[in-house]
Amino acid sequence: MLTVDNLSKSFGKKTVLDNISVQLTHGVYGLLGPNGSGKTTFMRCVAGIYRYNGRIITPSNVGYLPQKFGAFRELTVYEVLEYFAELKGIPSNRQGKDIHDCLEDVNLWERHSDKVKTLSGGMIRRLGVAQALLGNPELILVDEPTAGLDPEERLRFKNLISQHREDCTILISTHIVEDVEALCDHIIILSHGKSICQDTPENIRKAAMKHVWHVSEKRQKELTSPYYILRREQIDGEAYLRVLSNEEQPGKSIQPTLEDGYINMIRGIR
Ligand SMILES: Nc1ncnc2c1ncn2[C@@H]1O[C@H](COP(=O)(O)OP(=O)(O)OP(=O)(O)O)[C@@H](O)[C@H]1O
Repeated sequence: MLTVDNLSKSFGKKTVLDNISVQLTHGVYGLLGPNGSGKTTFMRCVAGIYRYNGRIITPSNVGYLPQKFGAFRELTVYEVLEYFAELKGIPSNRQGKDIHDCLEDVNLWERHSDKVKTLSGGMIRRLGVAQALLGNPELILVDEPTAGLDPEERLRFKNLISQHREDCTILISTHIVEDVEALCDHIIILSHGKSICQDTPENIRKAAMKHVWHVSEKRQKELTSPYYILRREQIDGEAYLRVLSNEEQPGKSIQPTLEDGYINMIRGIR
């Protein structure tokens, strides 16, 4: 369980996090927001890396995957995890098994004696996931964990997170709405350093009901402002615009996806 009360963080005069309060119990939480909205800064405050104003109560046992994980190039995969096992205070008689199991979980055991510098970018990401999960922490913070992973490894990551969801709190920052949809029970949306929404994926999707329209591209000139074109879509050989708007548009109102709901929140068209 994680409690954050009125968290604020500034760099010089720039306020990057503005009075954020959240309470997370067990399960998987998605942290969404545009570039620069404050997701990484939020994670770093919770992980205890930054000084901040406000109150954060975290368990003593935290796993953190930073957005950029790539140090220790001269160590082997196994040695990296040994180092983290020491930092986390895992008893030496348990380290061998825990490290083996974590590397199996992320499909890296075969490379355990290879130096980090010989791994691909996706493998280093997976090593980062392994160190975050090592020691079964109560709180797991993962910053863009699936960036750079191929589809099979993304699926493996999602299954791995699902296995841990019952016994801990997991906060995932990502831009991949599909991963959020597959994994998260709750979503926190940050915009300009503020928490603008904390809700379930289903409620975020539903909030965009009657705001998403299919408009034939031929009728683009008839669109009523304000509107936002989400994308162009081809249906039965005809080009349509997928349009977000709270105004009646010259087309059909359609079922929103979670991505539509997210953009609806971010753009404030409600
Ligand atoms: N060490 C720092 N010094 C000064 N400004 C910083 C620092 N770290 C982050 N910022 C600023 O804080 C804001 C939030 O950055 P942050 O990395 O938390 O956003 P983000 O939501 O994680 O973005 P992205 O999706 O691009 O990873 C940005 O305007 C960024 O320039």
